[in-house]
Amino acid sequence: MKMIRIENVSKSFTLHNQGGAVIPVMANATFSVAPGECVALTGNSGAGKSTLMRMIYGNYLAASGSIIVGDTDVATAQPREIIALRRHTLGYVSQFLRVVPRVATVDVVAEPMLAVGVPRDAARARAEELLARLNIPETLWGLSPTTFSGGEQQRVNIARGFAHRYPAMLLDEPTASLDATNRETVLSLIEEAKARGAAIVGIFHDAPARDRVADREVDVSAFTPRRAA
Ligand SMILES: Nc1ncnc2c1ncn2[C@@H]1O[C@H](COP(=O)(O)OP(=O)(O)OP(=O)(O)O)[C@@H](O)[C@H]1O
Repeated sequence: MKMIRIENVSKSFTLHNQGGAVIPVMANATFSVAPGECVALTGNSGAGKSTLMRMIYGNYLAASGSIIVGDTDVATAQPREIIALRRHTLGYVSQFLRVVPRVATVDVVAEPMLAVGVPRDAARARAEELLARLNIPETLWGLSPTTFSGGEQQRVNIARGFAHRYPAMLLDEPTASLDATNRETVLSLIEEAKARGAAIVGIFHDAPARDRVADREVDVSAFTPRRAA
């Protein structure tokens, strides 16, 4: 059983402000990820790692091919199916928090759990446990993260990303710019997610982190189309 299956995915960008030039960036991308497995996307800058992650999350539309996550084909799904997929099945941890003004940090972290029906007390307890593990001082839990430092916001974002136990996760440089202690915590969170059966696709410029958590590497430059001269 595969949790994530990418088959023959192609993508090109149309530059409407440059005469409608069409730039093919990916052709026939194919790989899959089993529950409990972590696949690291590698390849040079510009190879298409971020583009592939955005297509899996449904932010970019694939030109062709299929992107199966659980029982949804993201390549052809309706917007409401994508919303349901993101709520229940597919988590995404980027490097940056999209701060919602005036919402307390503990509620920012608890929100994905409340959205899937976790009782408020249990959601708060797990939110607090994650904030503590990521060394966010308790004095900050009741405040909005709007004014937090860059590193604090990043750690709140990671706590939020790991709060609901998603069966599939996308990680975009989850350890970038963390200190050694917090980096270690994030690597443990990834290992715990794998141990409970999460299928993970990640971009890790931190090579030792990648070697530790990734079971396999997929070199995205193998999917770079031959460009017409
Ligand atoms: N929105 C867009 N419009 C036009 N071209 C784009 C767009 N997004 C990405 N590209 C192009 O697609 C190619 C792949 O970019 P992408 O960001 O996926 O690479 P990457 O492997 O993630 O690189 P990096 O390691 O530098 O982050 C690049 O040539 C880039 O210019």
